Amino acid sequence: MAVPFAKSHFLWSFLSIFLHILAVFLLLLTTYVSAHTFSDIGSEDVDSSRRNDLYSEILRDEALARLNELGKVSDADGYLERTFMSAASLRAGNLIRCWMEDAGLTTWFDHMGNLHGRFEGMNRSAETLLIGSHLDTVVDAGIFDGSLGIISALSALKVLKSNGMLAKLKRPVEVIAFSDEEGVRFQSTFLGSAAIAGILPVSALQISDKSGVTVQDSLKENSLGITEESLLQLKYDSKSVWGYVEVHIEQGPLLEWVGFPLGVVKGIAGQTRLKVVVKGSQGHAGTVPMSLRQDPMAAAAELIVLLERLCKNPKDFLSYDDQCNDSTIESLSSSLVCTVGEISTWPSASNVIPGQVTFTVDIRAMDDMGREAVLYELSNQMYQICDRRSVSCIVESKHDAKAVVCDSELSSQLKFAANVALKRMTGEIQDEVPILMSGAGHDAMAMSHLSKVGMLFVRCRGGISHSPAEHVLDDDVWAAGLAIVAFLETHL
Ligand SMILES: NC(=O)N[C@H](N)C(=O)O
Repeated sequence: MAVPFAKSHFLWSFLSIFLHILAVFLLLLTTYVSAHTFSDIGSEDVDSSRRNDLYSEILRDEALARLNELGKVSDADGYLERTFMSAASLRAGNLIRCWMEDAGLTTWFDHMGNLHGRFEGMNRSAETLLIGSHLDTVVDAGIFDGSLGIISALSALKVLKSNGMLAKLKRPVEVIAFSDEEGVRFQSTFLGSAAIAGILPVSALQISDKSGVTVQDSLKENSLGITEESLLQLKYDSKSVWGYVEVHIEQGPLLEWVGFPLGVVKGIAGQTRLKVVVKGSQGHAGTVPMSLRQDPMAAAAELIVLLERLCKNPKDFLSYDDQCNDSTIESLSSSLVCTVGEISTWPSASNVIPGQVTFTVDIRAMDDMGREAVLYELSNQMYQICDRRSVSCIVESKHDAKAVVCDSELSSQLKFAANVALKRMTGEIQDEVPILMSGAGHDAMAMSHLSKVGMLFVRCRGGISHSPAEHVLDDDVWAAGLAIVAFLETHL
Protein backbone atom coordinates (compact mmCIF):
# COMPACT_ATOMS: atom_id res chain seq x y z
CA MET A 1 0.00 0.00 0.00
CA ALA A 2 2.93 2.27 0.85
CA VAL A 3 4.38 2.10 -2.65
CA PRO A 4 1.30 3.35 -4.55
CA PHE A 5 0.95 6.14 -1.94
CA ALA A 6 4.58 7.22 -2.50
CA LYS A 7 3.99 7.03 -6.24
CA SER A 8 0.86 9.12 -6.08
CA HIS A 9 2.58 11.58 -3.69
CA PHE A 10 5.40 11.93 -6.18
CA LEU A 11 2.92 12.46 -9.00
CA TRP A 12 1.03 15.12 -7.01
CA SER A 13 4.26 16.94 -6.16
CA PHE A 14 5.29 16.87 -9.79
CA LEU A 15 1.92 18.09 -10.91
CA SER A 16 1.92 20.86 -8.32
CA ILE A 17 5.41 22.08 -9.35
CA PHE A 18 4.36 21.94 -13.00
CA LEU A 19 1.20 23.94 -12.26
CA HIS A 20 3.22 26.56 -10.32
CA ILE A 21 5.67 26.96 -13.20
CA LEU A 22 2.75 27.21 -15.62
CA ALA A 23 1.06 29.86 -13.45
CA VAL A 24 4.26 31.91 -13.22
CA PHE A 25 4.77 31.56 -16.97
CA LEU A 26 1.19 32.61 -17.69
CA LEU A 27 1.54 35.58 -15.31
CA LEU A 28 4.73 36.72 -17.02
CA LEU A 29 3.15 36.23 -20.41
CA THR A 30 0.08 38.29 -19.46
CA THR A 31 2.24 41.08 -18.02
CA TYR A 32 4.43 41.11 -21.10
CA VAL A 33 1.49 41.05 -23.51
CA SER A 34 -0.39 43.83 -21.72
CA ALA A 35 2.70 46.01 -21.35
CA HIS A 36 3.56 45.43 -24.97
CA THR A 37 0.00 46.17 -26.09
CA PHE A 38 -0.26 49.54 -24.11
CA SER A 39 3.06 50.75 -25.36
CA ASP A 40 1.88 50.06 -28.90
CA ILE A 41 -1.39 51.91 -28.42
CA GLY A 42 0.33 54.69 -26.53
CA SER A 43 -1.50 57.96 -26.06
CA GLU A 44 -4.45 56.94 -28.24
CA ASP A 45 -5.53 54.48 -25.58
CA VAL A 46 -5.04 57.06 -22.85
CA ASP A 47 -7.38 59.27 -24.88
CA SER A 48 -10.00 56.59 -25.15
CA SER A 49 -9.88 55.92 -21.42
CA ARG A 50 -10.37 59.64 -20.81
CA ARG A 51 -13.14 59.92 -23.31
CA ASN A 52 -15.80 59.35 -20.68
CA ASP A 53 -14.54 62.22 -18.61
CA LEU A 54 -13.22 65.10 -20.65
CA TYR A 55 -13.72 67.56 -17.84
CA SER A 56 -17.10 68.58 -19.22
CA GLU A 57 -18.11 69.95 -15.78
CA ILE A 58 -15.28 72.48 -15.91
CA LEU A 59 -14.79 73.08 -19.61
CA ARG A 60 -18.43 73.16 -20.67
CA ASP A 61 -20.90 73.44 -17.76
CA GLU A 62 -18.93 75.75 -15.50
CA ALA A 63 -17.53 77.75 -18.41
CA LEU A 64 -21.06 78.36 -19.72
CA ALA A 65 -22.35 79.30 -16.28
CA ARG A 66 -19.50 81.81 -16.00
CA LEU A 67 -20.12 83.22 -19.48
CA ASN A 68 -23.78 83.72 -18.58
CA GLU A 69 -22.90 85.30 -15.23
CA LEU A 70 -20.40 87.65 -16.87
CA GLY A 71 -22.97 88.44 -19.54
CA LYS A 72 -25.18 89.94 -16.85
CA VAL A 73 -22.50 92.35 -15.65
CA SER A 74 -23.57 95.44 -17.54
CA ASP A 75 -23.65 99.21 -17.21
CA ALA A 76 -27.04 99.26 -18.92
CA ASP A 77 -30.43 97.90 -17.98
CA GLY A 78 -31.76 95.34 -20.39
CA TYR A 79 -28.69 94.95 -22.61
CA LEU A 80 -24.98 94.24 -22.25
CA GLU A 81 -22.54 97.15 -22.28
CA ARG A 82 -19.16 97.27 -20.53
CA THR A 83 -16.77 99.97 -21.59
CA PHE A 84 -13.27 100.84 -20.46
CA MET A 85 -13.13 101.55 -16.69
CA SER A 86 -16.91 101.60 -16.28
CA ALA A 87 -18.49 100.36 -13.04
CA ALA A 88 -19.55 97.13 -14.76
CA SER A 89 -16.02 96.60 -16.13
CA LEU A 90 -14.67 96.75 -12.59
CA ARG A 91 -17.31 94.32 -11.34
CA ALA A 92 -16.50 92.00 -14.26
CA GLY A 93 -12.78 92.27 -13.46
CA ASN A 94 -13.36 91.31 -9.83
CA LEU A 95 -15.46 88.33 -10.88
CA ILE A 96 -12.82 87.12 -13.32
CA ARG A 97 -10.20 87.66 -10.63
CA CYS A 98 -12.03 85.12 -8.39
CA TRP A 99 -12.08 82.63 -11.27
CA MET A 100 -8.38 83.21 -11.89
CA GLU A 101 -7.66 82.44 -8.25
CA ASP A 102 -9.91 79.39 -8.45
CA ALA A 103 -7.65 78.16 -11.26
CA GLY A 104 -4.61 78.56 -9.00
CA LEU A 105 -3.31 81.84 -10.44
CA THR A 106 -1.78 84.82 -8.65
CA THR A 107 -3.67 87.95 -9.70
CA TRP A 108 -3.24 91.72 -10.02
CA PHE A 109 -4.66 94.71 -11.88
CA ASP A 110 -2.14 96.87 -13.72
CA HIS A 111 -2.22 100.67 -14.20
CA MET A 112 -4.20 100.40 -17.44
CA GLY A 113 -6.94 98.30 -15.82
CA ASN A 114 -5.79 94.98 -17.33
CA LEU A 115 -6.32 91.99 -15.05
CA HIS A 116 -3.48 89.44 -14.89
CA GLY A 117 -3.49 85.89 -13.50
CA ARG A 118 -0.15 84.11 -13.46
CA PHE A 119 1.19 80.68 -12.64
CA GLU A 120 4.99 80.42 -12.47
CA GLY A 121 5.34 76.73 -13.43
CA MET A 122 8.55 74.77 -12.89
CA ASN A 123 10.88 77.42 -14.23
CA ARG A 124 9.88 80.99 -13.37
CA SER A 125 12.69 82.44 -15.45
CA ALA A 126 11.56 80.68 -18.64
CA GLU A 127 9.75 82.72 -21.30
CA THR A 128 6.08 83.24 -20.44
CA LEU A 129 3.18 81.94 -22.46
CA LEU A 130 0.55 84.70 -22.52
CA ILE A 131 -3.10 83.85 -23.16
CA GLY A 132 -5.72 86.55 -23.29
CA SER A 133 -8.73 88.35 -24.59
CA HIS A 134 -10.79 91.38 -23.59
CA LEU A 135 -13.37 91.99 -20.88
CA ASP A 136 -14.97 95.10 -22.42
CA THR A 137 -17.91 94.87 -24.82
CA VAL A 138 -19.67 96.87 -27.50
CA VAL A 139 -23.07 98.44 -26.79
CA ASP A 140 -25.87 95.81 -26.86
CA ALA A 141 -23.29 93.05 -27.03
CA GLY A 142 -23.38 89.27 -26.97
CA ILE A 143 -21.90 87.33 -24.07
CA PHE A 144 -19.10 85.52 -25.94
CA ASP A 145 -17.09 88.25 -27.67
CA GLY A 146 -13.90 88.57 -25.58
CA SER A 147 -15.22 86.71 -22.54
CA LEU A 148 -14.97 83.29 -24.25
CA GLY A 149 -11.20 83.67 -24.66
CA ILE A 150 -10.69 84.54 -21.00
CA ILE A 151 -13.03 81.87 -19.64
CA SER A 152 -11.72 79.06 -21.86
CA ALA A 153 -8.13 79.81 -20.79
CA LEU A 154 -9.11 79.80 -17.11
CA SER A 155 -11.15 76.59 -17.48
CA ALA A 156 -8.22 74.87 -19.17
CA LEU A 157 -5.83 75.91 -16.38
CA LYS A 158 -8.36 74.76 -13.79
CA VAL A 159 -8.39 71.34 -15.47
CA LEU A 160 -4.59 71.18 -15.17
CA LYS A 161 -4.90 72.18 -11.53
CA SER A 162 -7.49 69.47 -10.89
CA ASN A 163 -5.44 66.71 -12.54
CA GLY A 164 -2.23 67.79 -10.83
CA MET A 165 -0.48 68.92 -14.02
CA LEU A 166 -0.45 72.67 -13.35
CA ALA A 167 2.71 72.46 -11.27
CA LYS A 168 4.39 70.58 -14.14
CA LEU A 169 4.12 73.46 -16.61
CA LYS A 170 7.60 74.04 -18.01
CA ARG A 171 7.13 77.78 -18.25
CA PRO A 172 5.08 80.54 -16.60
CA VAL A 173 1.59 80.92 -18.03
CA GLU A 174 -0.21 84.24 -17.68
CA VAL A 175 -3.82 84.94 -18.56
CA ILE A 176 -4.63 88.59 -19.27
CA ALA A 177 -8.15 90.02 -19.35
CA PHE A 178 -7.55 93.20 -21.37
CA SER A 179 -9.41 96.32 -20.28
CA ASP A 180 -10.22 97.68 -23.74
CA GLU A 181 -10.34 96.12 -27.15
CA GLU A 182 -13.59 97.45 -28.58
CA GLY A 183 -12.65 101.11 -28.21
CA VAL A 184 -16.26 102.12 -27.56
CA ARG A 185 -15.57 104.75 -24.92
CA PHE A 186 -12.45 106.42 -26.33
CA GLN A 187 -12.57 105.24 -29.96
CA SER A 188 -8.90 104.27 -29.63
CA THR A 189 -8.93 100.48 -29.47
CA PHE A 190 -6.50 98.10 -27.70
CA LEU A 191 -5.77 100.51 -24.83
CA GLY A 192 -4.99 97.51 -22.58
CA SER A 193 -2.99 95.26 -24.91
CA ALA A 194 -1.21 98.16 -26.62
CA ALA A 195 0.12 99.29 -23.22
CA ILE A 196 1.55 95.83 -22.54
CA ALA A 197 2.97 95.58 -26.06
CA GLY A 198 4.57 99.00 -25.57
CA ILE A 199 2.88 100.62 -28.58
CA LEU A 200 0.44 102.92 -26.75
CA PRO A 201 1.69 106.50 -27.06
CA VAL A 202 1.66 108.51 -23.82
CA SER A 203 -0.63 110.99 -25.63
CA ALA A 204 -3.35 108.32 -25.43
CA LEU A 205 -3.76 109.17 -21.75
CA GLN A 206 -5.25 112.52 -22.78
CA ILE A 207 -7.91 111.17 -25.17
CA SER A 208 -11.37 112.20 -23.94
CA ASP A 209 -14.68 110.39 -24.04
CA LYS A 210 -17.93 112.11 -25.06
CA SER A 211 -18.31 113.73 -21.63
CA GLY A 212 -14.76 115.07 -21.57
CA VAL A 213 -13.26 112.51 -19.18
CA THR A 214 -9.75 111.50 -20.24
CA VAL A 215 -8.27 107.99 -20.19
CA GLN A 216 -6.01 109.13 -17.36
CA ASP A 217 -8.95 110.53 -15.34
CA SER A 218 -11.02 107.40 -15.84
CA LEU A 219 -8.16 105.32 -14.39
CA LYS A 220 -7.64 107.76 -11.53
CA GLU A 221 -11.35 107.63 -10.64
CA ASN A 222 -10.81 103.93 -10.08
CA SER A 223 -7.69 104.31 -7.96
CA LEU A 224 -5.41 103.40 -10.84
CA GLY A 225 -3.28 106.49 -10.94
CA ILE A 226 -1.36 106.24 -14.20
CA THR A 227 1.46 108.54 -15.22
CA GLU A 228 3.44 108.68 -18.43
CA GLU A 229 6.21 106.91 -16.61
CA SER A 230 4.05 104.11 -15.21
CA LEU A 231 2.48 103.62 -18.66
CA LEU A 232 5.91 103.03 -20.17
CA GLN A 233 6.68 100.56 -17.39
CA LEU A 234 3.69 98.42 -18.38
CA LYS A 235 5.53 97.24 -21.49
CA TYR A 236 6.63 93.62 -21.23
CA ASP A 237 10.16 92.72 -22.19
CA SER A 238 9.79 90.80 -25.45
CA LYS A 239 12.63 88.49 -24.36
CA SER A 240 10.52 87.35 -21.41
CA VAL A 241 7.55 86.33 -23.58
CA TRP A 242 7.31 82.97 -25.39
CA GLY A 243 4.20 83.86 -27.37
CA TYR A 244 0.63 85.08 -27.20
CA VAL A 245 -2.44 82.94 -27.81
CA GLU A 246 -6.04 84.11 -28.07
CA VAL A 247 -9.30 82.18 -28.37
CA HIS A 248 -12.19 84.18 -29.82
CA ILE A 249 -15.56 83.60 -31.41
CA GLU A 250 -15.23 83.76 -35.16
CA GLN A 251 -17.79 86.57 -35.56
CA GLY A 252 -18.31 85.36 -39.12
CA PRO A 253 -20.14 82.46 -40.78
CA LEU A 254 -17.31 80.37 -42.21
CA LEU A 255 -16.91 77.69 -39.55
CA GLU A 256 -20.65 77.11 -39.53
CA TRP A 257 -20.63 76.76 -43.31
CA VAL A 258 -17.92 74.12 -43.23
CA GLY A 259 -19.44 72.44 -40.17
CA PHE A 260 -16.38 72.75 -37.93
CA PRO A 261 -16.34 73.97 -34.30
CA LEU A 262 -12.79 75.35 -34.33
CA GLY A 263 -10.55 77.11 -36.80
CA VAL A 264 -7.04 78.50 -36.82
CA VAL A 265 -6.50 82.16 -37.73
CA LYS A 266 -3.94 82.87 -40.40
CA GLY A 267 -4.06 86.66 -40.33
CA ILE A 268 -6.02 89.68 -39.16
CA ALA A 269 -7.17 92.54 -41.39
CA GLY A 270 -5.62 95.97 -40.90
CA GLN A 271 -8.00 98.66 -39.76
CA THR A 272 -8.44 102.41 -39.70
CA ARG A 273 -10.90 104.40 -37.63
CA LEU A 274 -11.63 108.01 -38.43
CA LYS A 275 -13.81 110.69 -36.93
CA VAL A 276 -15.20 113.10 -39.51
CA VAL A 277 -16.61 116.44 -38.40
CA VAL A 278 -18.57 118.41 -41.01
CA LYS A 279 -19.38 121.99 -40.08
CA GLY A 280 -21.92 124.12 -41.93
CA SER A 281 -24.25 126.94 -41.23
CA GLN A 282 -26.97 126.31 -38.67
CA GLY A 283 -30.35 127.76 -39.65
CA HIS A 284 -34.13 127.70 -39.83
CA ALA A 285 -35.58 124.75 -41.75
CA GLY A 286 -38.43 126.86 -43.06
CA THR A 287 -36.71 130.06 -44.10
CA VAL A 288 -33.26 129.38 -45.60
CA PRO A 289 -33.58 128.83 -49.39
CA MET A 290 -32.00 125.61 -50.67
CA SER A 291 -29.53 127.53 -52.84
CA LEU A 292 -28.13 129.39 -49.82
CA ARG A 293 -27.68 126.47 -47.51
CA GLN A 294 -24.40 125.13 -46.18
CA ASP A 295 -25.92 121.94 -44.88
CA PRO A 296 -23.47 119.56 -43.18
CA MET A 297 -26.09 116.80 -43.09
CA ALA A 298 -26.46 116.65 -46.88
CA ALA A 299 -22.66 116.84 -47.18
CA ALA A 300 -22.23 113.99 -44.70
CA ALA A 301 -24.75 111.91 -46.65
CA GLU A 302 -22.75 112.45 -49.86
CA LEU A 303 -19.51 111.57 -48.10
CA ILE A 304 -20.98 108.37 -46.73
CA VAL A 305 -22.22 107.30 -50.15
CA LEU A 306 -18.78 108.15 -51.58
CA LEU A 307 -17.18 105.84 -49.01
CA GLU A 308 -19.54 103.04 -49.95
CA ARG A 309 -18.79 103.51 -53.66
CA LEU A 310 -15.01 103.46 -53.14
CA CYS A 311 -15.13 100.36 -51.02
CA LYS A 312 -17.52 98.48 -53.28
CA ASN A 313 -15.50 99.22 -56.40
CA PRO A 314 -11.84 99.78 -55.45
CA LYS A 315 -10.83 98.66 -58.95
CA ASP A 316 -12.41 101.77 -60.42
CA PHE A 317 -9.91 104.14 -58.88
CA LEU A 318 -6.94 101.94 -58.01
CA SER A 319 -6.42 100.87 -61.59
CA TYR A 320 -5.84 104.51 -62.68
CA ASP A 321 -2.51 104.83 -60.94
CA ASP A 322 0.50 102.71 -60.15
CA GLN A 323 -0.20 102.28 -56.45
CA CYS A 324 -1.30 98.66 -56.70
CA ASN A 325 -0.66 95.76 -59.01
CA ASP A 326 -3.36 93.31 -60.16
CA SER A 327 -2.98 90.89 -57.28
CA THR A 328 -3.11 93.70 -54.71
CA ILE A 329 -6.29 95.00 -56.31
CA GLU A 330 -7.75 91.51 -56.34
CA SER A 331 -6.97 90.83 -52.67
CA LEU A 332 -8.17 94.32 -51.70
CA SER A 333 -11.46 93.87 -53.54
CA SER A 334 -12.16 90.63 -51.72
CA SER A 335 -11.40 91.88 -48.20
CA LEU A 336 -12.13 95.63 -48.21
CA VAL A 337 -15.03 96.66 -45.98
CA CYS A 338 -16.06 100.17 -44.92
CA THR A 339 -18.63 101.20 -42.34
CA VAL A 340 -20.16 104.33 -40.91
CA GLY A 341 -21.55 103.09 -37.62
CA GLU A 342 -22.12 106.22 -35.61
CA ILE A 343 -23.47 109.62 -36.55
CA SER A 344 -24.59 112.58 -34.49
CA THR A 345 -25.84 116.03 -35.36
CA TRP A 346 -26.03 119.35 -33.59
CA PRO A 347 -28.49 120.56 -32.44
CA SER A 348 -30.50 117.61 -33.72
CA ALA A 349 -34.01 118.95 -34.19
CA SER A 350 -36.39 118.36 -37.09
CA ASN A 351 -36.89 122.07 -37.83
CA VAL A 352 -33.21 123.09 -37.68
CA ILE A 353 -30.59 122.82 -40.42
CA PRO A 354 -27.75 121.28 -38.41
CA GLY A 355 -24.65 123.28 -37.64
CA GLN A 356 -22.48 120.22 -37.33
CA VAL A 357 -22.52 116.53 -38.18
CA THR A 358 -20.02 114.08 -36.79
CA PHE A 359 -19.65 110.52 -38.00
CA THR A 360 -17.23 107.62 -37.67
CA VAL A 361 -15.53 105.72 -40.49
CA ASP A 362 -14.18 102.19 -40.13
CA ILE A 363 -12.09 100.78 -43.00
CA ARG A 364 -10.57 97.29 -43.04
CA ALA A 365 -8.61 95.18 -45.48
CA MET A 366 -6.08 92.38 -45.46
CA ASP A 367 -3.93 94.48 -47.74
CA ASP A 368 -2.37 97.50 -46.01
CA MET A 369 -1.25 99.19 -49.22
CA GLY A 370 -4.74 98.95 -50.65
CA ARG A 371 -6.29 100.30 -47.44
CA GLU A 372 -3.96 103.27 -47.57
CA ALA A 373 -4.87 103.86 -51.21
CA VAL A 374 -8.57 103.89 -50.25
CA LEU A 375 -7.82 106.43 -47.51
CA TYR A 376 -5.91 108.62 -49.93
CA GLU A 377 -8.71 108.57 -52.48
CA LEU A 378 -11.34 109.15 -49.82
CA SER A 379 -9.66 112.24 -48.43
CA ASN A 380 -9.11 113.66 -51.96
CA GLN A 381 -12.70 113.30 -53.02
CA MET A 382 -13.98 114.26 -49.58
CA TYR A 383 -12.36 117.69 -49.68
CA GLN A 384 -13.73 118.31 -53.20
CA ILE A 385 -17.26 117.55 -51.95
CA CYS A 386 -16.82 119.76 -48.89
CA ASP A 387 -15.52 122.64 -51.06
CA ARG A 388 -18.39 122.34 -53.50
CA ARG A 389 -20.89 122.42 -50.63
CA SER A 390 -19.10 125.23 -48.75
CA VAL A 391 -18.82 123.24 -45.53
CA SER A 392 -15.65 122.48 -43.61
CA CYS A 393 -14.55 118.88 -43.11
CA ILE A 394 -12.10 117.81 -40.44
CA VAL A 395 -10.84 114.26 -40.43
CA GLU A 396 -9.22 112.91 -37.29
CA SER A 397 -7.47 109.55 -37.22
CA LYS A 398 -8.63 107.58 -34.17
CA HIS A 399 -6.96 104.27 -34.75
CA ASP A 400 -4.69 102.64 -37.24
CA ALA A 401 -3.47 99.06 -37.11
CA LYS A 402 -1.62 97.22 -39.82
CA ALA A 403 -2.72 93.73 -40.91
CA VAL A 404 -1.13 90.95 -38.90
CA VAL A 405 0.10 87.55 -40.01
CA CYS A 406 -0.10 84.93 -37.26
CA ASP A 407 3.04 82.92 -36.53
CA SER A 408 3.04 79.78 -38.67
CA GLU A 409 4.66 77.51 -36.07
CA LEU A 410 2.31 78.64 -33.31
CA SER A 411 -0.62 78.24 -35.69
CA SER A 412 0.46 74.65 -36.43
CA GLN A 413 0.62 73.95 -32.70
CA LEU A 414 -2.88 75.38 -32.24
CA LYS A 415 -4.10 73.35 -35.19
CA PHE A 416 -2.66 70.20 -33.65
CA ALA A 417 -4.27 71.07 -30.28
CA ALA A 418 -7.64 71.68 -31.94
CA ASN A 419 -7.39 68.34 -33.74
CA VAL A 420 -6.49 66.54 -30.50
CA ALA A 421 -9.46 68.19 -28.73
CA LEU A 422 -11.93 67.24 -31.45
CA LYS A 423 -10.57 63.71 -31.60
CA ARG A 424 -10.91 63.36 -27.85
CA MET A 425 -14.50 64.56 -28.05
CA THR A 426 -15.62 62.49 -30.99
CA GLY A 427 -13.24 59.55 -30.77
CA GLU A 428 -12.58 59.97 -34.45
CA ILE A 429 -9.86 61.54 -36.51
CA GLN A 430 -11.33 64.76 -37.88
CA ASP A 431 -10.85 66.53 -41.17
CA GLU A 432 -8.21 69.21 -41.18
CA VAL A 433 -9.06 72.17 -38.93
CA PRO A 434 -9.94 75.10 -41.22
CA ILE A 435 -7.60 78.07 -41.57
CA LEU A 436 -9.32 81.46 -41.69
CA MET A 437 -8.60 85.15 -41.95
CA SER A 438 -10.09 87.56 -39.45
CA GLY A 439 -11.92 90.68 -40.56
CA ALA A 440 -12.44 91.64 -36.92
CA GLY A 441 -9.68 93.22 -34.89
CA HIS A 442 -8.18 91.45 -31.90
CA ASP A 443 -5.78 92.13 -29.04
CA ALA A 444 -3.45 89.78 -30.90
CA MET A 445 -2.84 92.68 -33.32
CA ALA A 446 -1.32 94.79 -30.57
CA MET A 447 0.43 91.80 -28.99
CA SER A 448 2.09 90.97 -32.33
CA HIS A 449 4.38 93.96 -31.64
CA LEU A 450 5.66 92.09 -28.58
CA SER A 451 5.84 88.44 -29.61
CA LYS A 452 4.63 85.80 -32.02
CA VAL A 453 0.84 85.44 -31.91
CA GLY A 454 -1.63 82.67 -32.70
CA MET A 455 -5.41 82.55 -32.57
CA LEU A 456 -8.15 79.93 -32.43
CA PHE A 457 -11.63 80.77 -33.66
CA VAL A 458 -14.77 79.17 -32.28
CA ARG A 459 -17.87 78.70 -34.44
CA CYS A 460 -20.81 81.00 -33.71
CA ARG A 461 -24.41 80.72 -34.88
CA GLY A 462 -25.09 82.46 -38.17
CA GLY A 463 -21.76 84.24 -37.86
CA ILE A 464 -23.58 86.82 -35.71
CA SER A 465 -21.59 88.95 -33.29
CA HIS A 466 -21.78 92.44 -31.76
CA SER A 467 -25.40 91.56 -31.11
CA PRO A 468 -27.31 89.94 -28.24
CA ALA A 469 -28.14 87.18 -30.76
CA GLU A 470 -24.50 86.03 -30.58
CA HIS A 471 -24.49 82.31 -29.75
CA VAL A 472 -21.96 79.50 -29.37
CA LEU A 473 -23.02 75.86 -28.94
CA ASP A 474 -22.34 74.39 -25.49
CA ASP A 475 -20.14 71.68 -26.99
CA ASP A 476 -18.16 74.24 -28.97
CA VAL A 477 -17.32 76.05 -25.71
CA TRP A 478 -16.16 72.65 -24.45
CA ALA A 479 -14.10 72.07 -27.63
CA ALA A 480 -12.37 75.44 -27.18
CA GLY A 481 -11.45 74.61 -23.57
CA LEU A 482 -10.20 71.16 -24.55
CA ALA A 483 -8.07 72.65 -27.32
CA ILE A 484 -6.38 74.96 -24.80
CA VAL A 485 -5.84 72.00 -22.46
CA ALA A 486 -4.22 70.10 -25.34
CA PHE A 487 -2.12 73.15 -26.20
CA LEU A 488 -1.00 73.58 -22.58
CA GLU A 489 -0.09 69.88 -22.45
CA THR A 490 2.59 70.61 -25.03
CA HIS A 491 4.16 72.91 -22.42
CA LEU A 492 4.36 70.22 -19.73
N1 LIG B 1 -13.34 91.22 -32.15
C1 LIG B 1 -13.92 92.39 -32.32
O1 LIG B 1 -15.13 92.51 -32.42
N2 LIG B 1 -13.05 93.44 -32.38
C2 LIG B 1 -13.24 94.80 -32.70
N3 LIG B 1 -13.35 95.69 -31.71
C3 LIG B 1 -13.51 95.16 -34.08
O2 LIG B 1 -13.96 96.28 -34.29
O3 LIG B 1 -13.23 94.37 -34.97
